[in-house]
Amino acid sequence: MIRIDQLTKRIPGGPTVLNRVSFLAQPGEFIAVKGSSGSGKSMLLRCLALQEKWDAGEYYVDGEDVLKKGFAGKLKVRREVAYLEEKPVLYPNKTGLKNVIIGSVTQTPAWRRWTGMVRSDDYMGAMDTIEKLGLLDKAHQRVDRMSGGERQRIAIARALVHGAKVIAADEPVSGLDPHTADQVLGDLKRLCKEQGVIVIAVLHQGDWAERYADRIIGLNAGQLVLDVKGRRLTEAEKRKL
Ligand SMILES: Nc1ncnc2c1ncn2[C@@H]1O[C@H](COP(=O)(O)OP(=O)(O)OP(=O)(O)O)[C@@H](O)[C@H]1O
Repeated sequence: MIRIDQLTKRIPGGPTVLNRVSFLAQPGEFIAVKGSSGSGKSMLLRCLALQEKWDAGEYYVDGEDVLKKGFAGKLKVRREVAYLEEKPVLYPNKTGLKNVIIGSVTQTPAWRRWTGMVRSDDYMGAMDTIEKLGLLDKAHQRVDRMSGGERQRIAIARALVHGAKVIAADEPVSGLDPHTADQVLGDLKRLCKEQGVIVIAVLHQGDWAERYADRIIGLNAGQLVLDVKGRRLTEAEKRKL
């Protein structure tokens, strides 16, 4: 479970972009984040993944006080709370499988990224997850020859293989055609239920949030103005965003 209490983020010399945001997320929950441009959606995800410093607030992952941890403890949280960018940063000239095994800068020690050394259990674990995401036939293809949806799913597999308990996905389906977007969100939802992973995804456009999320939270000018079950939002709720 994760608990965010009164998260506040200020831009030095600038505005407060997140103002006392609080919510809980349970294992296996799919939470969509909505809010207009500039409302703080990406900043919220980046704060959860410790990509940004918190100015105030408390943050607990499985009961552990994250902000009181030292460097190594925070690095572990950055593996457990994987931040997926809109266009995932992958090694373009390596295969999907290599990307999943090697991981990102925060996921794998530098020597393993440089040597590319693969243990047989790493190989089996990666292939298993790639298969669950329906990409077995693409495992040995270079990622720069993959579609946007395939790259998204490789990034999801990579996060899971490296122990993600929370996937914080920033606009994971923006720019994808509706069929591919359905595949990516369907995979995320299934993994969330099967593996108890928490998914927090920015899904402002269209009706993706209403269709896939267990819960929808909404931001307006950095404040949490909505926290409801995943369902069609009323006109009054939409006006708050
Ligand atoms: N590094 C930064 N320096 C200054 N302002 C920033 C910085 N990062 C974010 N902001 C400001 O914080 C606010 C929230 O930004 P954020 O990227 O979280 O918005 P968003 O809701 O994700 O928007 P969009 O839907 O357009 O991506 C914006 O007003 C943005 O200009």
